[in-house]
Amino acid sequence: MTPAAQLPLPADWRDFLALTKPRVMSLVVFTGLCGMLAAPRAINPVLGFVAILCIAVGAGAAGALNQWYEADLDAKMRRTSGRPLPAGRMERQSALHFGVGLAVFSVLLMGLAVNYAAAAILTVSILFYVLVYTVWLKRRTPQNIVIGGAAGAFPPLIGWAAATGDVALLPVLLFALIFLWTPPHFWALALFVKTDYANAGVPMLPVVAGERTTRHQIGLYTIPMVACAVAPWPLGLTGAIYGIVAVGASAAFALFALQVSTRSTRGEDAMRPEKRLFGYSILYLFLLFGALVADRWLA
Ligand code: HEM
Ligand SMILES: CC(C)=CCC/C(C)=C/CC/C(C)=C/COP(=O)(O)OP(=O)(O)O
Repeated sequence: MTPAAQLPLPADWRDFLALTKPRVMSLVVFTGLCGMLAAPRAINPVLGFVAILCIAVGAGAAGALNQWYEADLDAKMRRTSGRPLPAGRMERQSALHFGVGLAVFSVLLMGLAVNYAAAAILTVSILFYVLVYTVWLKRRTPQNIVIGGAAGAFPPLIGWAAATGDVALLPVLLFALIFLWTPPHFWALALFVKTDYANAGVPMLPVVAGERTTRHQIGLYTIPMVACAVAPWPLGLTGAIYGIVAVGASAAFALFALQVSTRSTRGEDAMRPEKRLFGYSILYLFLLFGALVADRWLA
């Protein structure tokens, strides 16, 4: 071993933060917080803060373990090659210890300070993202994100369970909404970073089944997703504030998804429909979950 190889890699706090995928985590935390605030029983604010911290730390742990496991893949894709592991700024061992440490900390704290139901669902989401999505499905099947995407749909259930110790129809519908939202969210992005996935040998739908099928599937998933988004209103689980925002925001989503699914040619312009749909997919969840809380607290 050369002396240079023995030097510790220069990872700093920014690299550890990057391991937690903070931007994705922001929406995970927001949906968890809104699930908690939409629950019929108000949680003690300190416990509520602890629960949200646990969701954030648990999601960060999952992100770190995902990057620990797939540093080889990340190195092959332009979008991910600058991450701390593929860029050679951090030892793999450090990422593993960091991820396991955060996961254990978040689940134990949730169980001891909040309740066992929330801790159990948090455990399932971390395991789902790391084992089911990252280790098992991602490199094997284009259905990887459909099944594995369930991991990211759990936070509203966790937030609700933190407040009530239980689950109910509304958070289950919110789970179904994010579950059905994930394919249009991700496949819209996959359409414009397709070559990255092809180069890395990841069997994402546009790589394996082609653009036409992917566009068609985006349209298909949008229909039940919109139904789940709007359903809480006619079912009497929310009021008109949520209902009106859900109808309006879902109509826009359906329009963008229609533009993606009917597009037959490819272009390089910045506003390709899939780029618009991907960007809007993130705003859409922020709008819906924000409206849910406004409806509960202002109506
Ligand atoms: C298996 C399911 C999912 C897959 C494969 C997926 C994939 C991706 C990818 C590849 C990006 C690109 C940007 C990046 O590298 O940060 C992204 C962005 C993003 N995703 Fe997802 N996603 C999934 C589910 C979710 C869920 C459940 C949420 C939250 C509820 C979410 C929230 C976001 C957000 C907020 C961004 C934008 C981040 C930024 O500004 O860069 N995603 N997603
Ligand atoms: C509460 C809790 C534990 C939630 C964790 C689940 C979570 C963060 C889900 C989001 C899913 C996600 C970021 C997928 C990214 O796909 P990828 O890993 O294939 O993306 P990449 O190509 O950018 O690495």
